[in-house]
Amino acid sequence: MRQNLTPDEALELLLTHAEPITELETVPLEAALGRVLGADLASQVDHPDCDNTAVDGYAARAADTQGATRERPVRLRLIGEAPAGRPFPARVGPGEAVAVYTGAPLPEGADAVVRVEETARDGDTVLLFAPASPKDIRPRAEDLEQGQVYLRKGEVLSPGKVGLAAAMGYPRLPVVRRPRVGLLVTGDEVVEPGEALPYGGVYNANRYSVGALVREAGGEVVYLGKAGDDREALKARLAAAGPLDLLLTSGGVSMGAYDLVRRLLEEEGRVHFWRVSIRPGGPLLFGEWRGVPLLGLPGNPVSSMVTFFLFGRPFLFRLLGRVDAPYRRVRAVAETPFKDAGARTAFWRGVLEYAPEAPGGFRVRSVGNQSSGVLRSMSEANALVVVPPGRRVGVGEVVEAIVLRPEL
Ligand SMILES: Nc1nc2c(c(=O)[nH]1)N[C@H]1C(S)=C(S)[C@@H](COP(=O)(O)OP(=O)(O)OC[C@H]3O[C@@H](n4cnc5c(N)ncnc54)[C@H](O)[C@@H]3O)O[C@H]1N2
Ligand code: MOO
Repeated sequence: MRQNLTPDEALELLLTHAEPITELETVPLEAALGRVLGADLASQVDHPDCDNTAVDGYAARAADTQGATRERPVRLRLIGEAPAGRPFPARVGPGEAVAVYTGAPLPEGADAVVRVEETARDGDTVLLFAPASPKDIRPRAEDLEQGQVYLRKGEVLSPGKVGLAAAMGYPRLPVVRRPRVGLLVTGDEVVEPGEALPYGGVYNANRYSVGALVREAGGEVVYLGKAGDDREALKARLAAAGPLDLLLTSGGVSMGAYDLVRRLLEEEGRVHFWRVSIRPGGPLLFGEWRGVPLLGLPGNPVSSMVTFFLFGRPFLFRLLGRVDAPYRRVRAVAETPFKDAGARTAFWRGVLEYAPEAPGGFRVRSVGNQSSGVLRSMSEANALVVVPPGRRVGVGEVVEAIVLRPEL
């Protein structure tokens, strides 16, 4: 077992135990948002599939319309119309025009379009006040070329990518199976919201906060319930879990006599590392239980969320084969001081705001109370300010911040 790792060492070691999931599922487009694409996708079609018009107007031969102005309109003979999806059945000859509507295939023989605003109708005659131009034609395959790969394995399906997959002709998409993440809480004092709170009790916040972070990172939560501070109960819960890709526990990893997750792994499983030089979350544990990687999150509500975000989230990204980074880092100007955490790296909760005039383009202030028991701070924070060992940050200094909330 290794102890007192730096955050970078801990993350590196952790990721060596993350085996990317190879099983794929097929989901309909409506269910694809946020899923990770399991294969490269090539377009099944050209889009557009033929030259078409980008405007409502008239298609004609450019050569016939040269020099047209309001004072000296060019007159063409209207021979029919082509709404979108209904190609014009004949050829446009010299001196002729066809009424076209946005998206309609360009009629054969025509090589230019004039916008309807630049025209007037006089029975079967169209008056053009400007020359027809090829600029308003969208060439075949301008967007997508059949056989070209536009979406790649490991990409997360955003609204734009779901739309693109539809445009390429796919009704269903191959996606990576969601990692099954077991979540177990420990502590005799922990009770479910809705129950009466006994003296010294605390509502089970970690089940819901960490569970939400797991889902946000693309995992599926398998809640394993609460094990009291009792080893046999804990083992029974773990045994009932079914197949899992990652086990998370909350609590029971620090120094107390009741810190049973750590002892259980030490005696009957494996511990890869225990304790990382960070605040909050120093007692973080990583090991293995019956072949399943186990991340033992410290029980303090802030610590369990922060350590999941910094370590559990990158682990899930690796399992999912995601090609995007698990979090974004920005530079920001400190609006409040941030204290040091001695020889540890601090990840203090901050409120980050867009500030185009500031170096880095952001400013950040502390949420105030940085105690690991103050969960209010996580509800307010949208970033973690990184303070390297032994360094404190004064007002006006530039710091690095990890973005917690995707909407920022
Ligand atoms: N002598 C030492 N004591 C402690 C140390 C240390 O180094 N030496 N480290 C402290 C740090 S840092 C942390 S973090 C905690 C971590 O302790 P555990 O992981 O063993 O967690 P617990 O003791 O079980 O709980 C800590 C705290 O969090 C509350 N909690 C637990 N589970 C939940 C939950 N599901 N929902 C809401 N709140 C929860 C629990 O009631 C405790 O107040 O250890 C320090 N001690
Ligand atoms: O580091 Mo503990 O995680 O402060 O509360």
